[in-house]
Amino acid sequence: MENRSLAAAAITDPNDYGDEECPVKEKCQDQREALPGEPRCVICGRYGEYICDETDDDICSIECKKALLAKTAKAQKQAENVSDPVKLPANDECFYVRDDGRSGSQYLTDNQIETLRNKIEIHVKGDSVPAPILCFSSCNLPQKLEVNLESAGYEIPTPVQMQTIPCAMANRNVLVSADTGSGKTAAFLVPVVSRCAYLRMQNHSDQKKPLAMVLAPTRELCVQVEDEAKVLGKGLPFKTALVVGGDAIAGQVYRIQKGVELIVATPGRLIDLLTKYDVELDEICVLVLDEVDCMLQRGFRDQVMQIFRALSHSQLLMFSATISQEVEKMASSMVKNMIYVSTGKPSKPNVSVKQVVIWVESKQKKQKLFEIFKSKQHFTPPVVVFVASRFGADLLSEAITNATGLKALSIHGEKKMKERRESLRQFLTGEVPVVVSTGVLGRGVDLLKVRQVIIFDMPNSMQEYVHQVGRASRMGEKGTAIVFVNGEDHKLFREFVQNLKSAGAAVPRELANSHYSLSINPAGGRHKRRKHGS
Ligand SMILES: Nc1ncnc2c1ncn2[C@@H]1O[C@H](COP(=O)(O)OP(=O)(O)OP(=O)(O)O)[C@@H](O)[C@H]1O
Repeated sequence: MENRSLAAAAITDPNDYGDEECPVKEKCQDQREALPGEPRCVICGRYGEYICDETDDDICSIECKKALLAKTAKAQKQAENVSDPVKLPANDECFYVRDDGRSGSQYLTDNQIETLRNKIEIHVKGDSVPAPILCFSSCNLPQKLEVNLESAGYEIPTPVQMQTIPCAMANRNVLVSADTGSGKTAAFLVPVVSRCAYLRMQNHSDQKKPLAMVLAPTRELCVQVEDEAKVLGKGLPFKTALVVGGDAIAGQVYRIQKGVELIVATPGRLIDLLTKYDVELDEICVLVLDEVDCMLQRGFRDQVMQIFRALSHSQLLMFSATISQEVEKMASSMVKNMIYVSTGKPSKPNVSVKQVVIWVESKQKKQKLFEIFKSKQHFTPPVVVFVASRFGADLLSEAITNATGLKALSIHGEKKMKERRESLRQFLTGEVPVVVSTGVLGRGVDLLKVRQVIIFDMPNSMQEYVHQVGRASRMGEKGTAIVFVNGEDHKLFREFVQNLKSAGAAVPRELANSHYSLSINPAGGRHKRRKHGS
């Protein structure tokens, strides 16, 4: 049985991380509960401190390992008694069924492929773009991965997965723009898991240097990506390491050195780790930049480029819901022969989220928020409130509890990772109905049950706005974003009003009449006059 990490094995207080190693837990009752984002024992759900060598599953103790091995042996026996699975016939719903011999998308004509893309709103740019798939089973994935997809409830690929997976599997560099909540994570994890697993299956050497890397801007997002990677890679030669700030670095290095296929990291901590420890990255063959527009912005860009240059021979997959022309240019300058895939309405708020914009002066914002929370009609927990500052998040969460009696917590970058995980756990399990967050939860995080967000402070850009609004809907489910706006946000007015109008959302009178908004009017706009010098 392999220790998950030195640091994790050193727990003395069940809720604390220390530095020394302690013996393997015999009984599962000796193990502590898992914190959100931590591996869970596949038998009892407690903290999965160890990895079962035989099955690669997370396990908490020797007792649960025995139970797991007994269960696996039984399942194997049953499987041996079952005859070959029936092959699905090709039909309209799924005409790329594997094993059919002539069912692959390579048998569609260019016109048919074009029609298919138009139908599911997929747009592509680039040379020799592979055709979209309609079934996961058409891309020659490891059998176990197909089973894992099915167990996760991923019956058919979403549009972004349909087009991105075959491109990535063909070893192409890809830039992908697709709505929030449309399944971009699996669009890169499916090819990553598949490639890593096949490489390991072909090469039986003991050396297990990492093969793939995902970089993302926040710890929460990395935790989530790693969790999904584990679900998809279960039972395959596919291990992961999480490299984020706030957790003990020694444990992260130990895990990598034991041999992993995928590293999921925030750029800052990864560079910190690489400068202090000897980790070989020469076998990394896929680099994923999730939230690529954010990763190529000032603040992250230098670190990301440093890592990219070190891995410049690897395939590059880049994803976001908001990709500007500038990002597209930067991305295409980084790699040759890139494919650009976009689905849905790029860089626009998700159409499934109703945007309700309220003009409210800064001094009245709190009062307005409390009114919403006290109204049965308007308050639909769990709710995320987005604010501009860490201090503001702390103050507002306290004020909400004092004024409304609702439990509210804050999440932001200054809090310890342990505290952030615990707050998120309480929120996701429904113990706490309100979370006040800075941008930390704005991007990428899959807050499954959240159907309402309140944008208390407008973010600095419409891109961040699109991501924050997107937290209120997953996979096309209906949600609401209540947005407070006032004159202080005037820099965004032009773009904001355009966005609201194209979404059919009501524009408050003050916003519509502001001269900052009116400048979009080509007839009377100050921008237009100045530009043409009339
Ligand atoms: N093929 C699929 N079938 C069913 N559910 C899916 C499928 N692909 C993804 N999902 C689910 O859809 C939800 C949204 O996926 P994901 O978090 O990857 O979205 P995203 O596009 O990365 O969003 P964001 O831009 O907000 O990060 C997740 O809960 C995920 O489990």
